[in-house]
Amino acid sequence: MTDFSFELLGADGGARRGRVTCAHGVIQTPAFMPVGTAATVKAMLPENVAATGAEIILGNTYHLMLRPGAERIARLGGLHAFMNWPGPILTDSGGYQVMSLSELRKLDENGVTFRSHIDGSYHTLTPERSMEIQHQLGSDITMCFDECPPYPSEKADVARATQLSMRWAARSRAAFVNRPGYGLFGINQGGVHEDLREQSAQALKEIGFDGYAIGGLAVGEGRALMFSTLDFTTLMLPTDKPRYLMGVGKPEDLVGAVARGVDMFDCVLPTRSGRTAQAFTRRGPVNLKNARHGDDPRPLDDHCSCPTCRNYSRAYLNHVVKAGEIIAAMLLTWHNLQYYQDLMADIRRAIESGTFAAFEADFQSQYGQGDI
Ligand SMILES: Nc1nc2c(CCc3ccccc3)c3nc[nH]c3cc2c(=O)[nH]1
Ligand SMILES: [Zn+2]
Repeated sequence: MTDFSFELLGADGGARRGRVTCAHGVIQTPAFMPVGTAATVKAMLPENVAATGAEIILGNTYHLMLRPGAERIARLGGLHAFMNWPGPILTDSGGYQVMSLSELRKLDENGVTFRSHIDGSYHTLTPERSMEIQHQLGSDITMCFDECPPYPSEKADVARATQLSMRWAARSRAAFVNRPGYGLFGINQGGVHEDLREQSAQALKEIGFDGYAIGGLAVGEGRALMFSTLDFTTLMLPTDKPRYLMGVGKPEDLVGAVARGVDMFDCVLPTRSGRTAQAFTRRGPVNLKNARHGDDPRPLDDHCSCPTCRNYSRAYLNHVVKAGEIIAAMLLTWHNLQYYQDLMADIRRAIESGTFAAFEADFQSQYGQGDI
């Protein structure tokens, strides 16, 4: 079995071109990772997710421990077999979802105790339990158990959460089951504060991880603050390991974050938008509920090769959206995931050819134009 590895294949300014190798396959970076929270990328069959070009998908410790249960998935052969996704899977550690989804009962040095948002049952997550669950799921990339402070927060509370997360990172590392091809990522915290980000980066580098995520962002701070935080944070992280910006983001965010040295991204936007009639195009987002599409025979995006753009008109999409038909979620989700993967492929090609700056300028001039 090959070891977990990251190869830096090239760079163009701050943008990097790389390759992650893990147990279930290879991931070209910069990469966008579709979110498959409850063991499904919503409204998509796994083979169709792969057809968009996605090489790795995300799962969630929080959701899967509550339903159907990590032990049950392990008994059934692990998450790859259970959801019929043969490629790499990254799972989040659960703390972030507890804070955003459950009726939080208690957070202390040991971990978090909470009530399930599904049936009200009590559960406890600790760094050790989170590592055990991600091992039972069989994740190629396991995330450290951390606390992501809400935005805005007092700096003192961000410092408290950051220092706790670093102690939890050490406990996560100690509890992680080392296997060739399986990696553990640390999560850098510190809010928008350069000194706290530095403390966190130092602590994570001393422990040593296979990759470094940037947490604590995409929590409502806005693009300018996210970019200014990235301006100093990515430089604190090792250059020979992948950098994963959690929860990001819109197409403009991806391009700007790649320019600042980020290699991996996840966001619910393309899939969630697919279920709420929003489609991404190279000229910006389009709302298919809008009556102006009712007689429009054109495809969503005549540059797109997805089945939606090859076989359906905007008029048809407007109709099935307004009728609340299931196919609307299928077609728009597929297109949005294809759009995100095509954007990442264009970004990788631009870095390879040393034209990323021109690509970024061209993207910004086209994208903001609004739909034709
Ligand atoms: N563990 C963790 N997760 C975060 C997520 C969820 C990403 C995720 C991973 C896997 C599946 C779903 C979601 C964030 N989403 C937006 N901002 C985020 C910050 C953090 C964070 O600081 N720590
Ligand atoms: Zn399309």
